[in-house]
Amino acid sequence: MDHLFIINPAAGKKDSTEALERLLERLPFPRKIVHTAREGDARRMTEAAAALGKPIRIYACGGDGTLNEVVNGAAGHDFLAVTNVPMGTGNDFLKLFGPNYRSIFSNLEALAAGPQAAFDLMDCNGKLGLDVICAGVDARIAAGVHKYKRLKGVSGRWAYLLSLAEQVLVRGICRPMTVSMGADRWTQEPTAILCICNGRHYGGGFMPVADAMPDDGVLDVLRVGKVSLPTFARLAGQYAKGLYWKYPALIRAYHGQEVSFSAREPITVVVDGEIMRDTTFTVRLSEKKVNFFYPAGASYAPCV
Ligand SMILES: Nc1ncnc2c1ncn2[C@@H]1O[C@H](COP(=O)(O)OP(=O)(O)OP(=O)(O)O)[C@@H](O)[C@H]1O
Repeated sequence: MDHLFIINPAAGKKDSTEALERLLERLPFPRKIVHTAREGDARRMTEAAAALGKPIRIYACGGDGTLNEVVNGAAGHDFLAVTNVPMGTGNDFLKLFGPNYRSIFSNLEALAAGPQAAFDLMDCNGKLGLDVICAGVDARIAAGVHKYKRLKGVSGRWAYLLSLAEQVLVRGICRPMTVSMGADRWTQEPTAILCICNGRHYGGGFMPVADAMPDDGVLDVLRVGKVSLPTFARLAGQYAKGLYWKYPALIRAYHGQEVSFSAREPITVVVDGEIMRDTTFTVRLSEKKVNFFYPAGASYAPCV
């Protein structure tokens, strides 16, 4: 079995490449190490590995963005398996494996020898997502964080607070959107949140569907319609804890394989932390899967 480590030196609050390379030097098996230089490299490197047509374990060393690129390159190739060495800011996908995910997935020997499972993927207008796709005010806040972080002297926390204030207080929570999911259809109705889960965590601390499973062939979708600012504020904490089922009048849930949505103005959609913009989207369970490996003993079963 070959092992390929794809390191994104730009991931995380500070570059932890050196610390990782010290760990890699101590590994008792041969491995190939490559570094990304720009966006898209991790996907291209994975596609090049796939073209060899032989079994390889690929380690996306970075955050959710790096993992997403590797997943897009490896999807549908049975002979490949991928994992995530947590070097990112959020590493939201790995939170599926419980609160100790950082130490668990930093044990590279255990990771290399671990089991693998075929995980579902979401196809969003051709881009694949492994974790969570969102298209409401949550997506606009996430996109705003990227914008504010580029400003000199603005920390990650301040970027989040500025973006939250801009989207919730200044621009308003809802946008008119046509949404179809299962038997439900809303036509150009105010929509606050639309969230599609294969994994469980996104946005740093949100876990909308606490028992979402990445290998059950089901996408767990939540839609929040028109809400006032006080209701939104009251609901946010409950939504973050996966308690959507307590609020059936406000939050509609759908567990299925496809959701489509559109609007007259471009919609900001965030796929595993990466931003897309378009007026029409279809998100469906992809025919492709990806093998994901993890250390023996680690579990992605829900804690609820
Ligand atoms: N050498 C590089 N320089 C700049 N950007 C890069 C480089 N290599 C990859 N990237 C881009 O860096 C971005 C951020 O990576 P990633 O999402 O893995 O880290 P993060 O944002 O710190 O973590 P998380 O998404 O988990 O919060 C990705 O969109 C990726 O395409």
